[in-house]
Amino acid sequence: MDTRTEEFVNVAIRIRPSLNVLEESIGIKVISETPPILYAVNRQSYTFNNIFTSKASQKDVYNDIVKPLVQKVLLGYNCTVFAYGQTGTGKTYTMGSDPKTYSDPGFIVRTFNEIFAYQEEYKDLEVYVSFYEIYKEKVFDLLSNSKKSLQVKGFKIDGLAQVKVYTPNEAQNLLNIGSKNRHVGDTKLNANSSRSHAIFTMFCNVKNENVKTEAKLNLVDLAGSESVRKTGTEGSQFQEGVNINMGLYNIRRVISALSANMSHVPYRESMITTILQDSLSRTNFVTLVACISPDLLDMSETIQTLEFAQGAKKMKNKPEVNTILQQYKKENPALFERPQLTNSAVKQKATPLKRHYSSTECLATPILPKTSKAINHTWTPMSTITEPLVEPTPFPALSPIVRKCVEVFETTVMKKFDVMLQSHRLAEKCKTPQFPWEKLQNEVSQIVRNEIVQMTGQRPRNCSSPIENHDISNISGVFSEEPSVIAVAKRLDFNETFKKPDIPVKKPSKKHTVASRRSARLSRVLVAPKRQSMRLHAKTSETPKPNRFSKTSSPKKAKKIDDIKKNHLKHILSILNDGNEKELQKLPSVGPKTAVQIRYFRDLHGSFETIADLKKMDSWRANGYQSSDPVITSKRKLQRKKLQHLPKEAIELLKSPTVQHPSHGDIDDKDGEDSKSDYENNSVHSDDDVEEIL
Ligand SMILES: Nc1ncnc2c1ncn2[C@@H]1O[C@H](COP(=O)(O)OP(=O)(O)OP(=O)(O)O)[C@@H](O)[C@H]1O
Repeated sequence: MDTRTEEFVNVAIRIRPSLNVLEESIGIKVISETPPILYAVNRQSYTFNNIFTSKASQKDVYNDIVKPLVQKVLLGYNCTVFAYGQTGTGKTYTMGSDPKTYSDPGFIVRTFNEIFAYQEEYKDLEVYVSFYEIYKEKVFDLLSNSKKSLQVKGFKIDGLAQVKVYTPNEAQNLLNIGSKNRHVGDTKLNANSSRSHAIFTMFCNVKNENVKTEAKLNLVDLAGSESVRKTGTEGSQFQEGVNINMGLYNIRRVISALSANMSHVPYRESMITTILQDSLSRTNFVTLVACISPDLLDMSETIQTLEFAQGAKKMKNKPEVNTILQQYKKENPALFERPQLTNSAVKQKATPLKRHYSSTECLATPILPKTSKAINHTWTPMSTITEPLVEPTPFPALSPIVRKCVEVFETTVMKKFDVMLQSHRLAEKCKTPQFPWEKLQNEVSQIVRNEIVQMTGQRPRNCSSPIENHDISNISGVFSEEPSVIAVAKRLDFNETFKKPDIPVKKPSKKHTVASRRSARLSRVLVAPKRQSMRLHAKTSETPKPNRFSKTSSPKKAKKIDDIKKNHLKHILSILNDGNEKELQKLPSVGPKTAVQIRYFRDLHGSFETIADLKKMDSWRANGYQSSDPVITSKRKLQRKKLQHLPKEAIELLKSPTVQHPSHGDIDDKDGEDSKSDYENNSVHSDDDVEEIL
């Protein structure tokens, strides 16, 4: 009876009607019906047992997929039908568990109508129904009011209701009850998205004169595989998404293992495969209906589904595939023609872009391990497929803001673009349109800007539109735009847009304790670093010297810098005149003693008119160690250099008043606290020091 020899799963593809009217935004084409071959933008062709286009009716799909199985169930075979695919591609619609679709029923309603039609033939037919869901790896009975999850022992569910039904109406009522109890949620991609795997099972017990058979038919509406980022789920919905993807991943592993005839099949890795263990084996009939979207925007997920479906089918590449493809190319040469390049397109061609990634790929941080080869494919619109693929290199990691921009572009902007293009084409009666780029650009800029403001709370300084300088000829496929989108998005990177270049801030080391502070101060005086801004021009005047900015920059900028300097000096002067001892010590090189001296001087002579007045202070003038003799000065410099390399202990020793050293005046610190010579000589700072240190 078992007709299958090589293929474990019967695989059908069902294509949902496109949400997009434009032909250019369709990424797949059915190029042959017998055998059913599908050609996708990744330039791969796929063959399945059945391909249902968007025009196929519910009845057509049922007749080809489930009807043959009903007979098998009545003969005692367990059968399972999975609806698998990206969220929003029509799994629930195909199963027909959504009450809204009862007018055009799906698999479930048609199946029990069919089974009861056999009552004449099978007099002792008993039909039981159970309906349950697996939500976050827990089993819930959808026919019971209890919200408690059920225990699973082996692959049996403890306490699951199995309701005997006698008429199709009774079965329909149970379906209604269960569907209302199901976990659904609102995501960005589907307002009524199933957040659980729902399993509607019909147990059929048949007693004939000689034989008694018991078998079941599982109709499984899997939750949609989803990119959490695309669905925009957060919090508990995000967790749901993770569980959904894990469950689907394990189903794929089980099916792959069975298809490859492996000895170990990982049933126990997730709840759904554990429960369906007795139905998922080579002795049963398994059908996979892979639901896909034809839209280019969904191509990454579509290709993943197609690759999985093809893997599940364990297909042997039939020779007809290539022949048909060649034939198709001959019949549709326009689709494979090299497009007429406009100036901008020629420019693009001159510097070929090695990476043509869909934004989905860039964004995808898949929860599921990569199983799809499709992730490496070029997303070129079908009409421009002419050249061999360039082996892509991995796309660099994108920062959150870039990801956001690309995401915004993908979800919002492209839809907007499609709508605008559509209405524009209609208005132009499909003539070559002069597309209102400027309008779109402005709107896009605004959207991206708003997103960034929302994300960061800051307003970007420069935010240009992701679509720049493109003419209509480049729009035959939206993905040709994407490298520029990413480039622009990169420009909007947080660091570039909002932050000034980072100036590394030196953190004080832990070793920098009170004990080491002394020698640190000492060496600071000895090796006074050149400071660019905090100079106290005590020697000459307060007018700042022209600097490299004023030379090179515009006069406006130089003036601004001068103003800043003037303000800075004013501020120092105000501290000198009004500051108390504590505030005075905040000035560079001014310690407690110098602060006291400044205060005394101020009380005696009144306030400083300029900073240069500091020189009038006795302590500034009586600098015993300053020499106008160039020989002595250079000697001192040499001494400083030597000291710089001395070990700390040696410097401490030199500082010690008991040690006689030739030029102790050199070993001054900020305050002179440690140097008795300060008091003895009444000399605190040299002019040099004032300039150098401040
Ligand atoms: N073949 C089709 N013909 C007409 N409408 C369809 C078809 N497939 C899907 N739809 C419509 O698309 C929408 C989404 O379908 P559905 O809820 O079945 O998706 P789903 O794959 O079950 O999503 P999820 O995994 O999020 O539950 C529904 O409004 C449905 O009516």
